[in-house]
Amino acid sequence: MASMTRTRSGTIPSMETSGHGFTDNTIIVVFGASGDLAKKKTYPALFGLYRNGYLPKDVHIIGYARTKMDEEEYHKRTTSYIKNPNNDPEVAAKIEEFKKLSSYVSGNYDDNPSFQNLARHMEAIEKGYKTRGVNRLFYLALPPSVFVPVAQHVKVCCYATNGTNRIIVEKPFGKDLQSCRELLSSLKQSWQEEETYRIDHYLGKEMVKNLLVLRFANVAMGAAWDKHSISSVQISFKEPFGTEGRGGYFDEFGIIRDILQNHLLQVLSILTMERPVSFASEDIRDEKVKVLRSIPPIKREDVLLGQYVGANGKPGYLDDDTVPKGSVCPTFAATTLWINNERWEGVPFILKAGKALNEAKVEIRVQFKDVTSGIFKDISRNELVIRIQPSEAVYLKLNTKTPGYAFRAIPTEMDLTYKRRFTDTNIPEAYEALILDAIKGDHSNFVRDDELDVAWKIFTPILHWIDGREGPRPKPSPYPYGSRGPKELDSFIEKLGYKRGTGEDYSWPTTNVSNL
Ligand SMILES: NC(=O)C1=CN([C@@H]2O[C@H](COP(=O)(O)OP(=O)(O)OC[C@H]3O[C@@H](n4cnc5c(N)ncnc54)[C@H](OP(=O)(O)O)[C@@H]3O)[C@@H](O)[C@H]2O)C=CC1
Ligand SMILES: O=C1O[C@H](COP(=O)(O)O)[C@@H](O)[C@H](O)[C@H]1O
Repeated sequence: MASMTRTRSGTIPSMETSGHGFTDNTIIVVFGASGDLAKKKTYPALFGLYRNGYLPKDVHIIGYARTKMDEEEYHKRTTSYIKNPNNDPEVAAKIEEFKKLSSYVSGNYDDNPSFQNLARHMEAIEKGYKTRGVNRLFYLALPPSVFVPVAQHVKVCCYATNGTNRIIVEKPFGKDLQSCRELLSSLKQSWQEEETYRIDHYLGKEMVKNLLVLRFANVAMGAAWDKHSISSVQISFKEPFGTEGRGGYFDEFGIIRDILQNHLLQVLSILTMERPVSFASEDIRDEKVKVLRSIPPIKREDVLLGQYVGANGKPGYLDDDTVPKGSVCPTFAATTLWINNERWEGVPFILKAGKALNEAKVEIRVQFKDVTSGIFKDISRNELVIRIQPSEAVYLKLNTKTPGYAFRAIPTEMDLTYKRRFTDTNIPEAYEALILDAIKGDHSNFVRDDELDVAWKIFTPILHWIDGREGPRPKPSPYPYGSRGPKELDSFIEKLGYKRGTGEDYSWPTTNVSNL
């Protein structure tokens, strides 16, 4: 049953759960505890949940990896990214408490004795439980090459027969349609769909979750949400740093598999799906799959690829020691997708992502059509911008009469910057929100198997072309580290009808009218 959350302005039925919430007797095992993701995201998220009282009572966290390290080293690593900028003694004390509920086991990813050792460690902890029934949550913060052996060994050696088991699997789920299907079917041999949580952490981001409310709780928004009003949509991901040390992983996958095929496509599906029957996870995911099925595979002419080169004292992609010599792996990609349904026919959806760009920003930019010509000349288009990060915001660029004697229009904006509007809110990190969902048994913000299938169908043909399976590999266009991307980017977007604002007139957040 969906429960209701009372808010001052309305009620939102919370997502339906497909299993019971873990409230006590819980062990969380983090596989790959020595790694980058564990250090930067998983443990800080677990700490955030612990600090705010969201972890089950008497929870225990076990880190597992091959690296041999003592508990001191383990605690040092796993708390190194937990923020306490002002050395707040209360936070420091919480960090010490957090360390006490966590232990480390070293072992391999492919042999029974290692997993049996882990099972014994769990059983020793569970002996202290006062009530019957245990909950085990296994988090695979691992490279995809070991997903299957780990999932299988966990099932054979560590699966609780007297309780509930859940497994969280990280992206990327395969490299193309075929390998994804193989991966899914191997995992399904040991884990039921209901027990499996495929994480795409963009689904845990506040502004991505907000899309459901922005779109479906606002009549004004719904009325303009189609090909009649919207000219184009851009979903952009910009990171100001390169692969730095992650080149080995990155070169095997490239920017399309790293960001576009999963994170940005998930955003696109929520932005364009029809209204779900309810907020129940299957209703939402049914609608996402439906819209994705209306997107044909991307054509080569709808792709722009780039690779960063050294500039401003920063190394190029090929200067990274972990990158194979002469690699043509794209670190930037822009692709245009088309949705062949009644609502969206003819509207270009541009997904673009790049490493080593000029800023850190993820945003959705919905550009509306020109107003009917006649009374206005050279007037800016309306644009709705949903900034996912940093500094969550929604702003709508709209034309206003210049205040004062003059009668002319200038572009301004209605601005909902979260920091200013919600002064006392703590927005959880994406991983906090998603781990909490898995603890509660809520699948809504996790990826269903059929979503993956359609997502890979859209991208597989261009990925095979980029991988060189169909002839010579396309050469990405070079762009300097710290720039906006390849020089062809502006024309790529403009040819799809995107109009930059009237430029000089527009200044955000304030405009000095006397300068106009
Ligand atoms: N890093 C990030 O910011 C993000 C990562 N992800 C996803 O999370 C997963 C893990 O990423 P990340 O932590 O960066 O990866 P790492 O390369 O840091 O790998 C994690 C751990 O796995 C073990 N490992 C590494 N390579 C191998 C291998 N070839 N065979 C067996 N074990 C290996 C290592 O532990 P040991 O040797 O001690 O066993 C390592 O510490 C990936 O699927 C990635 O796509 C998703 C979002 C963000
Ligand atoms: O999945 C990934 O995401 C991160 C970016 O995550 P964000 O939450 O900081 O936006 C990216 O750096 C990494 O390459 C990719 O694997």
